Amino acid sequence: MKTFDAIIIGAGQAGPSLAERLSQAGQTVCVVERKFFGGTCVNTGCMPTKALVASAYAAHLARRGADFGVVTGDVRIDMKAVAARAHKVTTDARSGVENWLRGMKTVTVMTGHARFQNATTLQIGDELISAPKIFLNVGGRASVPPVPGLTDVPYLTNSSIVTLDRVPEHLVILGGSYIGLEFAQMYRRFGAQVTVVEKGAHLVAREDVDISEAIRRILEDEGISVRTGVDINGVSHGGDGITVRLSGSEVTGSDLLVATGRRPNTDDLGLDQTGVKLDARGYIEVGDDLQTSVPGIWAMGDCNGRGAFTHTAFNDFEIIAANLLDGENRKVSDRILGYALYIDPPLGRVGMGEAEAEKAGHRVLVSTRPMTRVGRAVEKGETKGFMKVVVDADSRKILGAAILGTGGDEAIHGVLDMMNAGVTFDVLQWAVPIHPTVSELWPTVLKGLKPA
Ligand SMILES: Cc1cc2nc3c(=O)[nH]c(=O)nc-3n(C[C@H](O)[C@H](O)[C@H](O)COP(=O)(O)OP(=O)(O)OC[C@H]3O[C@@H](n4cnc5c(N)ncnc54)[C@H](O)[C@@H]3O)c2cc1C
Ligand SMILES: NC(=O)c1ccc[n+]([C@@H]2O[C@H](COP(=O)([O-])OP(=O)(O)OC[C@H]3O[C@@H](n4cnc5c(N)ncnc54)[C@H](O)[C@@H]3O)[C@@H](O)[C@H]2O)c1
Repeated sequence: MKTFDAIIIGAGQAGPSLAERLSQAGQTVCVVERKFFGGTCVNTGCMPTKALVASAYAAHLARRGADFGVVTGDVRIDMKAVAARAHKVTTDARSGVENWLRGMKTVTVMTGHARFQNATTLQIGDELISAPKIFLNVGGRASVPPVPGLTDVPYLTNSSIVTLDRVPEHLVILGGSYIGLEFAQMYRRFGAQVTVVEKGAHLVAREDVDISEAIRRILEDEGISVRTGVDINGVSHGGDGITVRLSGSEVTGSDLLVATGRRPNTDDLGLDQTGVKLDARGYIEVGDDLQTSVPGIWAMGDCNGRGAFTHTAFNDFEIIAANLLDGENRKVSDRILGYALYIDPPLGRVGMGEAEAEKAGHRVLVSTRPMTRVGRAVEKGETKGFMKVVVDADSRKILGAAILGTGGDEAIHGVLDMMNAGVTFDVLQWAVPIHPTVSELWPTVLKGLKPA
């Protein structure tokens, strides 16, 4: 048995950075990865999808050439080249993570599936390794809903669709949230017919209804068919393709993408040998310092259910490193959540939505502004969407904001930083932002605050 000061299971978005910090502190570390270095984000998530989104945007802009006085010919998609570009973005990053890890002094890299034997010992193939500190960064995978017939048809998930080098004739997508909508718009722009089937009443259900309805209009304007509030009764495969049976109707496509959420990779870790507690959905229960129910075992990233983004996984690493190595007392509950949905225009979000703020009991002030009244958007010819801010009338603190609009993924950070600074909205109202930008409208939007 080999022993180390620390073992990290999974080379996702938190593990490698933690390995580097522990190594710099002189500790011996073993990092175990069973598949691709870099995990979901690098291999089947953010990086390939955002590379594909970039190709789809280029196609869209090329088709709109005349709007800008640019003469283009027939726009065609070379899907093999599109896929090769995304693949290179992924493989460059993947090998970057692996080389980085292998170059760390005092870090041993093992490949294979790790499984607990007890709370301090893991088995990888025929080898046993042990450490007093174990960090789990095992991530998650696509969850497949129990729809009758689904497992008998050839469906795609995020893992298989990112390597597709052909354009489906008609892509039917189960699930109208992040994954479903990013692929829906991208494949529509690559030339596929696309139908999104969402069982909930609204797309991206966690957003305010005005945002979700605006997203729906943006997608429908591009020719994407959106079906919400439908029961999915079954799936079958025949000569015409794959048929999804809905309440009262059906839709048949050439390909089916399942984008109905994720599940944590905690079912095959041997956690029952450790006493580490899981919640009802299989996520590892952690305290505010990310330690599990067993002292000496921590869980970071998607597997702990406290975040589902690359930046939340990375922040988990930062919290653990700060507390263990820098004498700090950082907490997950102090995190203000921001995120973006990478359709075009993107949705940049931070904090609470209006409905969530009201539900939480705040006396809410709200202001919105359409992108048609944002100079930067008009100049760029990208005027879909709107900006929205939600403020607490009593404390004058910003509770949350959204920009569904061009540059929204970047411009939201002005508000995100204000919220982290803990200041009232007056500070942002008196800032002097750069012209012409989307961000420059925040002081104006704040002047329009009214009771919700
Ligand atoms: C299609 C898609 C698009 C996304 N886009 C974005 C985006 O734009 N922005 C964003 O912030 N987030 C995005 N996400 C979410 C983001 O990818 C995840 O939140 C992030 O990757 C989580 O990182 P992690 O470190 O928790 O786990 P992961 O990155 O999943 O890494 C876990 C690693 O652990 C390994 N592993 C698991 N079990 C074992 C075991 N027993 N032994 C050894 N190794 C093991 C796995 O092989 C994997 O490499 C996207 C996700 C998907 C699916
Ligand atoms: N831009 C980003 O940051 C980004 C992009 C992609 C994915 N992600 C991450 O990946 C995670 C998973 O994304 P996701 O979109 O798969 O999941 P999600 O949990 O956000 O949404 C799943 C959707 O599928 C619907 N659904 C569930 N069962 C269904 C069924 N049988 N038929 C039809 N619809 C059904 C749900 O109502 C829900 O709207 C997210 O939590 C997110 O954190 C992030």
